[in-house]
Amino acid sequence: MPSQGTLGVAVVGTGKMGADHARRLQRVISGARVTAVVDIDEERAGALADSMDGCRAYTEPVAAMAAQDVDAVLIASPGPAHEAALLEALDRDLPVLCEKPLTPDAASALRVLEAERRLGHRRIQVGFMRRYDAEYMKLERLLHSGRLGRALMLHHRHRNPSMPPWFTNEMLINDSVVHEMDVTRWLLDQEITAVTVLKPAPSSYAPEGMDDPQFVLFETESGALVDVEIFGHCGYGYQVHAEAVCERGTVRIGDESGPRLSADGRWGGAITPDYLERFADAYDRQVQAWVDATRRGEVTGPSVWDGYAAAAVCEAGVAAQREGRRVEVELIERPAFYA
Ligand SMILES: NC(=O)C1=CN([C@@H]2O[C@H](COP(=O)(O)OP(=O)(O)OC[C@H]3O[C@@H](n4cnc5c(N)ncnc54)[C@H](O)[C@@H]3O)[C@@H](O)[C@H]2O)C=CC1
Ligand SMILES: O=C1[C@@H](O)[C@H](O)[C@@H](O)[C@H](O)[C@H]1O
Repeated sequence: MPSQGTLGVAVVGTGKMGADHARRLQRVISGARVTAVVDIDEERAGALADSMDGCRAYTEPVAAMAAQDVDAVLIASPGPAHEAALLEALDRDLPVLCEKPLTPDAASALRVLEAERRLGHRRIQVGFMRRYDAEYMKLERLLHSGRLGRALMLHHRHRNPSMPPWFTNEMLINDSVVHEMDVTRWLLDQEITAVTVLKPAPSSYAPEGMDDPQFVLFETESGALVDVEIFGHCGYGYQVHAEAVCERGTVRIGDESGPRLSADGRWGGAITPDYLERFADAYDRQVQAWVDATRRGEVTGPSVWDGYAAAAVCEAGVAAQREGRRVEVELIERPAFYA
């Protein structure tokens, strides 16, 4: 039940995304306020709490979730820490917005799925924010309108200027391509059945041990083919493009949409430096939709099933990347609970 008419939110993880979501909850969207922040780094949590009135810092998610003024939880700790926080929130029947990935592998995602089913109602939304991006939303509506006929292929490009030093080869799949796994399932309204990963000769800017860029191929239930270029160190900016090739037309999103300057015999525009800028509106829309639904007592948006299905595709993707072969995706039958 929201306290003082607004939703009291505990933000778990106060790094790059957690701090940005806390700012958004406090200053950008309506109907919520941050009443708790949690981080194993006490100093970091304390500094963020000090910047917001009525917010307390904790080092344990359990302690924050037990607080009287916490009605809901936003999880933005690293993927391997999600399962414990999710299970704790489900035990307390608290609504959750959990940053992607739901969990880092299919077995742990299944444990969360089973716990939510045992609870008997949905409580968790997964932070696949591209579903809230204006361009992706238009693409989804167009594909589902049937106007262009059946989608035959999707081409995705996902370029980051650079990755943090601790980023691994597997994370290019689990942390980055996981977004394309989710939007592919959502845009085509079907599951991904197999994954193949091809690797060109790496960029000389790729860190030691990382094959960068990579070319990832998905097969889907209807026989559509989907390719993803994932480039972690393109050096020049953050770009996310998608193009759908359909029976009666093609549609492409993600071309830079900011002001296009024509001057001095040239034309052009800026490229966003990072996902925080490129997807700023999508994060705002996602968090506002979560707060609104939660205050109505509903759960909308990407579900634990979506998080589990993406985790299963990631697992196949990482095996395909490691073993250099096509790997089929193993999924349990979709429970009616997530129909
Ligand atoms: N939707 C999107 O576009 C993006 C999503 N993410 C996701 O957001 C999450 C966080 O990523 P970043 O903010 O980039 O990481 P980060 O490393 O900047 O921050 C993570 C924070 O969590 C804290 N932490 C670690 N274990 C914890 C635990 N057990 N309990 C509480 N706090 C803990 C760390 O001390 C750190 O302050 C990840 O799941 C990541 O995949 C990250 C970037 C973009
Ligand atoms: O989720 C994200 C990061 O974790 C990931 O590292 C980036 O590649 C993605 O573009 C971003 O949206």
